[in-house]
Amino acid sequence: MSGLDKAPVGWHKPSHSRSSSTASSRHSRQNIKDWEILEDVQMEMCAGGDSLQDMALPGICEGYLMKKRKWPLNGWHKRYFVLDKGILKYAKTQHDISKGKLHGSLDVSLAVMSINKKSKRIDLDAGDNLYHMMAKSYDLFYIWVTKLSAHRMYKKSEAVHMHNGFLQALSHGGNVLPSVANLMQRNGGVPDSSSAYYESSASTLNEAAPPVAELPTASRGVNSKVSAWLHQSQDEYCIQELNRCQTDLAELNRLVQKLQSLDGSQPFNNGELQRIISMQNLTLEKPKKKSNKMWGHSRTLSRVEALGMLSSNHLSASHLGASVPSIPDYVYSQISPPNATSPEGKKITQDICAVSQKVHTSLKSVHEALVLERQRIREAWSGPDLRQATPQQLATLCTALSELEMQSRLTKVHSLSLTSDSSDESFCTIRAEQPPGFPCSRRSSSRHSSRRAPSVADSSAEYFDASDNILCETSSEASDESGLSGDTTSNSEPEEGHATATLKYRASISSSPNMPSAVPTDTGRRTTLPAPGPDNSHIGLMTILYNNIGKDLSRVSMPIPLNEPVSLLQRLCEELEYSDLLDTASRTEDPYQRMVYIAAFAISGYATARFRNRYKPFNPILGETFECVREDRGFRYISEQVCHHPPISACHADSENFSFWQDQRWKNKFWGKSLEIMPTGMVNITLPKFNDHYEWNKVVTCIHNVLSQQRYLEHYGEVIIRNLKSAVCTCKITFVKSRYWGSDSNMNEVQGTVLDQAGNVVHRFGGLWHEGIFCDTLPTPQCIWKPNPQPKDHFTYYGFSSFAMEMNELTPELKPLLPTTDTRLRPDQRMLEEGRVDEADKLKDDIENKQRDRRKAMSKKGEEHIPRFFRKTLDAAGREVWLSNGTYWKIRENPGFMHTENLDLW
Ligand SMILES: CC(C)CCC[C@@H](C)[C@H]1CC[C@H]2[C@@H]3CC=C4C[C@@H](O)CC[C@]4(C)[C@H]3CC[C@]12C
Repeated sequence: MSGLDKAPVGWHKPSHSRSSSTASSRHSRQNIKDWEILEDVQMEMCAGGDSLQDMALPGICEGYLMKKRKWPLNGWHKRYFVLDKGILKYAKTQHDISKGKLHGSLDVSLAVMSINKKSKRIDLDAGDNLYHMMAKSYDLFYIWVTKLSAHRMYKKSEAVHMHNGFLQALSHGGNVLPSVANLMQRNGGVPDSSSAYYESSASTLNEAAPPVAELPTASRGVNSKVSAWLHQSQDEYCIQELNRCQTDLAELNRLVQKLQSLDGSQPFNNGELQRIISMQNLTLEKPKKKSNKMWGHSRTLSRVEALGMLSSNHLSASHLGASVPSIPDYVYSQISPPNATSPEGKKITQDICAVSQKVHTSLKSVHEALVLERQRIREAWSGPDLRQATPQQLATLCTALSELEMQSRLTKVHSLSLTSDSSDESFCTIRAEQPPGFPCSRRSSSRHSSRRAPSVADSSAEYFDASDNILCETSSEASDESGLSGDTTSNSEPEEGHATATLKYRASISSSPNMPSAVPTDTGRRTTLPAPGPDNSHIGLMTILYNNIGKDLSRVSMPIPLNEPVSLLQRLCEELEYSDLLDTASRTEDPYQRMVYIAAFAISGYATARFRNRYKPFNPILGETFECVREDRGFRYISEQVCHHPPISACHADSENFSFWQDQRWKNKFWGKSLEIMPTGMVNITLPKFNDHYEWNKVVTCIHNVLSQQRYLEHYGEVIIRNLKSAVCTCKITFVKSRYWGSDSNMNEVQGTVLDQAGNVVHRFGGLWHEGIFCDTLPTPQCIWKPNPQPKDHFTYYGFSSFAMEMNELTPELKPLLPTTDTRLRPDQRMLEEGRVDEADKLKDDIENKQRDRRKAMSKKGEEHIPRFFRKTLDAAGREVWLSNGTYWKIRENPGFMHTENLDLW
């Protein structure tokens, strides 16, 4: 029997998504609520079993779908998709597919799949790849979802088989690679991405430690412990119980059908339908006149035919929208409304109740077993056994195991993130300060809770708590409703021919000499950090994310080895690394050329992100400040953490040639594997010499594969630079979303144009945000910016640039001049910098608690924190902005911060 007809797709909807909402936030919540995560119910059931053989390969599915455009940012275009053996590939037309002119492909089993029935949308997030698709009709939507689910299940069960072989090999102490290779062979030997996934796990294992067979005795001891552990664990029991549950569900299905047939309704059920859809090869387009037998499909289902096959009951929007959490549609649609009046019907109804009871009991005991298992893991984690194992082995083991768990867990995290509220209002829900009795008041020591696994008893409360502000994307979701407007997550795809232009720019940049830096290189500042960054590859981010779902990642308190010894206030200052571009701009008479330099500056701020994906900056404490005086660069900079909920960092820099300011807050969107950070504030530059005031937005930064060590950063979207004082020219910069299927040569591509008032292109420039920008329309075509070379040991030192290394330096001359709130005086960050990781960890706890206590005390007194050096006001466009109040440097000079009252933050 095929796995699919046992239990079809689970249309999962977490129950808390139905929590009541306030009028102001209902709109956004409504939209988010329309999204559901597709869980592969069947997958979990066959996880330990041997059902791969039972699982027939689902049929091919092909046809047109709308795909969100990568370029321009808005709208959709029609693309031809083919789903075969778990791989979804697409091209412009059917013809292109047949000629192998692919636009992209993705392994559907590695993606988190979310659907929106209302707008007929299907999103697949595979970490590297993010597809937003939309079907043209409900029937096509239904068919695609069914097909995708079937292929995912098939592919995943294939992967589970390999995983079991892998674990077996591990527990038998043998070298895993041959067994994985065998398994791959068994699966047809096609080196597809799922085997690549295992290969990568295996090679991580090999890189990190010698092959298990060659390990010294102590290590073999650890392996036998692993083996014993696996034997002791409850998974056998769970599998049995789940199998039983499955049988009961089949019985339930049978009874329901019987009940239905009593009523003489429903010609055939959803399960059957899904099985049919899954197994057939389907071409969802009307066959062309000269129908080609390219795919050798056994059957073609025209749209009309498909419609006829799916009764209106299956397809009506209301039905699609009415599924209930964790009850498969087909059961739900048939149970409801209960309609058994005859004695026989009553008997069946009673049986249904009894079987349901059994299912419930089974699930309950599985749940209990899992609680026990978690307890065991937790104890073991802090127990002596694991402490004796070498960190390397632990890291290896953790990577291997956690990667395998990732898929199912991600689905859950994703489901929560998609269904949570994102209104600003709830963003302001303060957890730690909640009155006692509120579910989240338990978090008073959230630092600890962030490091422990959530217990079942409190997990729902945690989720509830966290769900309040998981997705801060009200605006983009709201615009999404039409299903047609673009949101910030759209891919940015270049126009035809642009890739070639970038290749040319790239060649020109690499042949240009390194920029003769306008800044003297011997700054007299430190050139390295006191201690290397700690290894944090063994820290499981999953648990942390679980406990902090919904919080802005940049603000989540994490174990100190995940931090880099700079704060966000300092990170914003890093955007001034290439301030010489502003100096050049202020010397450039021609307004169009001037704009090119401003644009290069806007791009240059992103370069540092290239090497900075292993650690996160410190979250500034409310009231924390940071100053940076750079005589060599001719500017001085101040910043302050001005707001805690939402967290806002404001900064301002002045020089003879320019002023720079911005206040930044971020919204997050978690797609399951990648996390998008959407900054909302504007960046401002004034050039007094020309009375220019430039203003621009920031693009989206995406942390791909955020939970794994393959994490990398990408920026994409469009930046528009306007001069608020003159309409002579504007500038448009596109950070192109990369096309993963080609070579990675277009990774980090940037293109820009300077336009005159009439919209004509005056200048054109491009390149890569991590390699440089070339402008070929200047009187002498030239490379206008290149990032400074990284210090050679930068990998050891958090990936810092030289400028970043200088950021937290504290000299004896500077110390007495700083307010006590300056980041340089923050002791935990300093300790981390010095490599005193454990002490830093403890101190960070204390400092965060102190901040919480201070906030509590203030709110008790009804007081509000008032920033010291910035004031809130509205800009010309009516946006709330934070501007310097001009007091910092005055106080510093006279009477000096030493003689003023400063906040006591740590
Ligand atoms: C879990 C941890 C270890 C993963 C690492 C997270 C890192 C990569 C995240 C956390 C906070 C993020 C930063 C938050 C805000 C901004 C400002 C924006 O204008 C550019 C990107 C930038 C600078 C982000 C870069 C990526 C970042 C540093």
